[in-house]
Amino acid sequence: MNGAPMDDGFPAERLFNQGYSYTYNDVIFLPHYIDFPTDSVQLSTKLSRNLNLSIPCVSSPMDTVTESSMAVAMAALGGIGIIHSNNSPLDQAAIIRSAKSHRIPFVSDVIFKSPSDSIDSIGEFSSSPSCILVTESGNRKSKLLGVVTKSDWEALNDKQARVSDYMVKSPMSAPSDYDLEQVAAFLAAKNLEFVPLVNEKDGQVVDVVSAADVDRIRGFPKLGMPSMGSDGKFMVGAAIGTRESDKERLEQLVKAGANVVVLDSSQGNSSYQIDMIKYVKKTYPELDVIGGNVVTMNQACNLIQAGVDGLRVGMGSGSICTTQEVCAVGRGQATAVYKVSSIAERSGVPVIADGGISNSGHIVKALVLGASTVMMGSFLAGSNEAPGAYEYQGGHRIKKYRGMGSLEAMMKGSDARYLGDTAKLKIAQGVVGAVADKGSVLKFLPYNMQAVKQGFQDLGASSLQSAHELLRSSVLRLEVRSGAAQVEGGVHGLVSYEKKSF
Ligand SMILES: NC(=O)C1=CN([C@@H]2O[C@H](COP(=O)(O)OP(=O)(O)OC[C@H]3O[C@@H](n4cnc5c(N)ncnc54)[C@H](O)[C@@H]3O)[C@@H](O)[C@H]2O)C=CC1
Ligand SMILES: O=c1[nH]c(=O)c2[nH+]cn([C@@H]3O[C@H](COP(=O)(O)O)[C@@H](O)[C@H]3O)c2[nH]1
Ligand SMILES: [K+]
Repeated sequence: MNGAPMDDGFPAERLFNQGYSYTYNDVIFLPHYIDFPTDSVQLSTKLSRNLNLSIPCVSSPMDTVTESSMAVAMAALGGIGIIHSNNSPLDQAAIIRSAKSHRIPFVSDVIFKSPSDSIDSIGEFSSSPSCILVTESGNRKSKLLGVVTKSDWEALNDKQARVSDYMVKSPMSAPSDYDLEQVAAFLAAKNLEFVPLVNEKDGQVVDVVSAADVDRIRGFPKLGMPSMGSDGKFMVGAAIGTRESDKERLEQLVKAGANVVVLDSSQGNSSYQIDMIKYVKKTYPELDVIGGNVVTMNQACNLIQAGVDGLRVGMGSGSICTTQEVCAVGRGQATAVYKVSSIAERSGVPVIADGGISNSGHIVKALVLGASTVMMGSFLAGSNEAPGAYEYQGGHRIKKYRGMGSLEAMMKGSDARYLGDTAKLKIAQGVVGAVADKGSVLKFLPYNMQAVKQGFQDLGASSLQSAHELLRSSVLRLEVRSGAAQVEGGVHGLVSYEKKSF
């Protein structure tokens, strides 16, 4: 049909200026025109002014989400992990160093002994691969002398014997900068079941990789290029606060090689944060600094003027957040992402849509509404790579997931924030909970990215840039879903069903 386009649906500008705070579930995009295949959709993006990612995924700086394993997996997939700061600066720096010492998306629980130690019980062995490494000092920071496998120990008559009496001496090791294929080739050539990876510069053991690990990782779907920093190592981010003591913390993190720093506040539009942004940019001009959290254009403007390289958007939208209930402040996440992105875009500042992501559709919505990346807590918690051990609750295999503003998390590390000075009474703005076992992020994130590509294809957007252009030019149309429309959009009317996404 010729003539003017028919006025169907709402342009974003009209929809988000009606005085309602919309969440991702409230809104729905109208499909557009497809003239390219799903696989040609490009999800490469910017985390901040100077850092590029090949997938738009960031893991939250939370102590039940991002430590070394998660940061390694996220970088290997082309995203990035932000290490939480609910620990001492030295511990946080050690996590960054550990993540950066890896080249393959795998971090095992390596167990060390010194030659004079004995092994008291079978429980002392790590689960995979079942071995204990023997080094001069009994930790990873000294020369590798030997290895004891679980079966060697089981066959032992005198269980009290010193490990030096029965360990396999001078085990073969591979350089820690080997990538997955090099480790695989090494294991195959030497006919080994596992190999310790040793840093050739300082002799430290970085990891132990087994042939089974290699097979498992090879079986995961492949994504784009891993996120590598200018140091040639995995890109890793770190959270800090806005207190005077955070300046010392930052120094440790920079020394450990952090590629980007996130100022981690629920309400980022403060004199404390503005001073910290200026301090970071002045002291470490090469380091990108992400400010937040913000949900309004005014908040965003202040931080942009102070010099942020990225903005983190979301207040109270997180799955464990109670900020909106406790403080009556925040914004529906779809509205917040749209509003902040529309102002940040003018200054070339990428936006991270933080919190409230519980399916691939939410990722599509966040990105199309203007964000450059999504930050996820609960979506990634419960994975193999999240910190903590699996437990059983009501017959379900779960991992703990808690808000950083929960009483429990505050008691652990962020006390200075709440107890150290002015605030004498602790008020929780988050809860402690659990999420179901999700398996490895190396497996489920690639599937979710494929789903996101399909969403982009339906919208006729072949990249994030193209989606943002379609939105701003009002070509892309949206509507608000009524309660009934939301029910209709979900699974309904069935006696029972099984939801398997991939
Ligand atoms: N995205 C969200 O909706 C929310 C996130 N959170 C998470 O919980 C954790 C704690 O967040 P916040 O409570 O906002 O931490 P915060 O450290 O930014 O603020 C805690 C308190 O310390 C004050 N403060 C900060 N810097 C100061 C300075 N230099 N001098 C004096 N006072 C200062 C703040 O004004 C606030 O009252 C973070 O990990 C955050 O991401 C918490 C609530 C909501
Ligand atoms: O109100 C809050 N109280 C808390 O205790 C808390 N801890 C984390 N966060 C924020 O929630 C985001 C993760 O949200 P999701 O689980 O929905 O991905 C995170 O990325 C944070 O922005 C909190 N918000
Ligand atoms: K919430």
